Amino acid sequence: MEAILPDLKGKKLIVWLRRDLRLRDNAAIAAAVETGAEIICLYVLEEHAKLRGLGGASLWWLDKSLKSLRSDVSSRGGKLICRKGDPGAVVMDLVKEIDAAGVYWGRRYGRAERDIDGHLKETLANDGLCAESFTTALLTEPWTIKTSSGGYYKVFTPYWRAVKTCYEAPAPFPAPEKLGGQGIDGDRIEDWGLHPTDPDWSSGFDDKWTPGEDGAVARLQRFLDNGLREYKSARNRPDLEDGTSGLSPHLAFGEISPAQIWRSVTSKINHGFKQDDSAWTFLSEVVWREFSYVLLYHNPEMTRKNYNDRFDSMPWRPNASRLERWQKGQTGYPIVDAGMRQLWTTGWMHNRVRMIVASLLTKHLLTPWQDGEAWFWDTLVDADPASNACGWQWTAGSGADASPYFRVFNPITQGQKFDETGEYVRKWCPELAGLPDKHLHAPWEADQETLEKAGVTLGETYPKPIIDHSEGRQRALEAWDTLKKQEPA
Ligand SMILES: Cc1cc2nc3c(=O)[nH]c(=O)nc-3n(C[C@H](O)[C@H](O)[C@H](O)COP(=O)(O)OP(=O)(O)OC[C@H]3O[C@@H](n4cnc5c(N)ncnc54)[C@H](O)[C@@H]3O)c2cc1C
Repeated sequence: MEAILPDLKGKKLIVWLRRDLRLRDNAAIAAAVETGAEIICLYVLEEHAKLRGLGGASLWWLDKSLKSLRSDVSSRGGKLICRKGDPGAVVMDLVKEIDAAGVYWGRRYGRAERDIDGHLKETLANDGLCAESFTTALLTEPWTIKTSSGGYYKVFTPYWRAVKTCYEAPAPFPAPEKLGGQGIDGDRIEDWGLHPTDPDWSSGFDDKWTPGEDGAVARLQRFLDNGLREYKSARNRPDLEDGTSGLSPHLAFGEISPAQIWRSVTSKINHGFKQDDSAWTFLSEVVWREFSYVLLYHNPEMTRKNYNDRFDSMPWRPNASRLERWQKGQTGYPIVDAGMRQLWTTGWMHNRVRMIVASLLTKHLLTPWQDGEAWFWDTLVDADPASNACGWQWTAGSGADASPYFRVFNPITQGQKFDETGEYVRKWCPELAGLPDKHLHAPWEADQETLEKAGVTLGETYPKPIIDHSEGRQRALEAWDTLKKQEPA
């Protein structure tokens, strides 16, 4: 426990849940239980000029996740109170309405969120009420692990080494046995209209996802049973169902804690799991998420601004119709189009393919990374302020520890290497399914007879490439050269 907890028996205490929509292993809830107070779980659909609204796919997820949480709370005798509005005002209104002794919550790390929470803490303290915050979304707070010179890590590998050496997961926080809140008014989640309607593009989401805490725990178990062993080699294969864990949306909404994952995986390692290399590789990916939060915490502007400000003078060439072709999966590069369609249909895209599509957009098409980030924000069920900004800036070359700008992914060889059998492209671009493997990732190189046999007419049934690969690569390198020329001597 991080704070000295007061005795609040006979009183009411609010736990404001945000991106930690779970009852198990939730430090804020466990601490609230320790006080002896009646616990009221609150969720606020925040309306605040400085907060970035959730994207459509995230709202789809939130709808289901809250319904699942509502049922978990009610199975413990309580009621999840859902309200909408300015977060500080909504919380303070509820505090007054039920005469609560205070509010506990799990920390968040964006600038606007920290300002809102800091202000609320002050208001509560001024009223003589308790306000405590806890680590619920990360393994460690972004300010705790420092370099030998006392700064924060800007390079992943030494950060990962430091976490691996010094992090020890605390014992799991017990889930509450009993919760309160009956008789308090709240909104019906159904009335918030979070499920998309215009259009409802979410029908493919149901097949893939089970939002909520039970769904998260089940997905972790499935991955431990089926995916962890081969993770190191399979994690780059978009065609495999269990090549990666699929835990990202559950983590993004805090339906499972990274500590729960850490404990489960290290326990396997400690019990002689033979493929410990794979297990550590998996944990290192979980720590990429932590690293993104370290960067976001210390550079709150990086969701919109270049981490490396040399990129401020990048000669981007924004172009609405090219952006739209990319968004719709109509670039003429099969691996890119497969990824963009997977994203639209399922709300998720494989990490390898995210890098390929982001590279095509920011390098071949010289589109500002912010345009791609915004599309991902709207369409990913795992849209996360830290990981999304870092992923885009890493690929674009403007981020910390970024992929060098001159490393332009080749969408043809990337497809051939990571979707060797073509299963992924055939699934998401069925109009190409009849092409032989040899031509699947570069249909324009097939001769007329092969195309005809496969029922492919370039420019009609499937687009011609949006830009020639060599030309796109050359343009990107020339743009990069203009930045190099501005480099101080
Ligand atoms: C352009 C771009 C945008 C991205 N946007 C997001 C985003 O909005 N939200 C998001 O969660 N991830 C994002 N990522 C990172 C990564 O693609 C996803 O976390 C991963 O694909 C999720 O699938 P998984 O859960 O099966 O991952 P696994 O391989 O099973 O990894 C386990 C967990 O580790 C974390 N993780 C893995 N890779 C990364 C990474 N590169 N960076 C940060 N965390 C990672 C995730 O929480 C993931 O659930 C982005 C990557 C790129 C290149």
